[in-house]
Amino acid sequence: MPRASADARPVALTGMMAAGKSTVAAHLGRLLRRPVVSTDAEVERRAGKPIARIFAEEGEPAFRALEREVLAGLAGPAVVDLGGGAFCDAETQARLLETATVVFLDVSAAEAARRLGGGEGRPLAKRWEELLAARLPLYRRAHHTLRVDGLAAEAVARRIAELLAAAPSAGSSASEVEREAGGAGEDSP
Ligand SMILES: Nc1ncnc2c1ncn2[C@@H]1O[C@H](COP(=O)(O)OP(=O)(O)OP(=O)(O)O)[C@@H](O)[C@H]1O
Ligand SMILES: O=C(O)C1=C[C@@H](O)[C@@H](O)[C@H](O)C1
Ligand SMILES: [Mg+2]
Repeated sequence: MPRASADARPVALTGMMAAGKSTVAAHLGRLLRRPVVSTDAEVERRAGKPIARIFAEEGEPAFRALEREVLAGLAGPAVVDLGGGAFCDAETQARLLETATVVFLDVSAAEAARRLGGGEGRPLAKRWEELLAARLPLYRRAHHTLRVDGLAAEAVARRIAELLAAAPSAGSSASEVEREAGGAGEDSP
């Protein structure tokens, strides 16, 4: 199957709850002048209720089925704000790695806990650390990894834009950009 050109390829943000996917996607969309698609928002729209109620009334499998459905219809050069578990579905992951540029926003447990507070509206928030352990090898398959602790959301978006400009065909080869909290080990442009 022919690969979409780098410019037309969606940019998909993955990572744990509170990594900042939704917040960064909004900034990145403005920066790149691309539309932003949020799988969580689209799932809620299709279900006609918030995520917490989908989980409570229909269960996680129903939520995941809706999420897969939303992602199957994804097209065009959008910035895609993925739900935290979306990239962990094998079929979705394979398709995104082939057709999109996937960026893993890597947040520490301590920073995520600060951001999550009581975890309202996030039915899986209490399982954050357990889920990270299971998901980390999957998130690491993303084309790019960006450590986000200590970076404002605008700065994360700028770094992703720089990354895309420096490696516009990232969809065909894995590369990694990491920023250690405090600036050590920086490897980005
Ligand atoms: N870089 C950042 N620095 C500080 N706070 C941030 C940053 N990015 C996001 N936040 C804050 O952290 C919280 C979670 O952010 P956000 O909702 O964007 O995460 P998410 O990855 O989309 O989570 P989820 O997977 O649950 O949808 C929000 O209150 C947001 O304002
Ligand atoms: O990490 C997860 O599994 C989730 C993250 C959120 O974005 C939502 O998709 C939902 O709360 C589940
Ligand atoms: Mg979000």
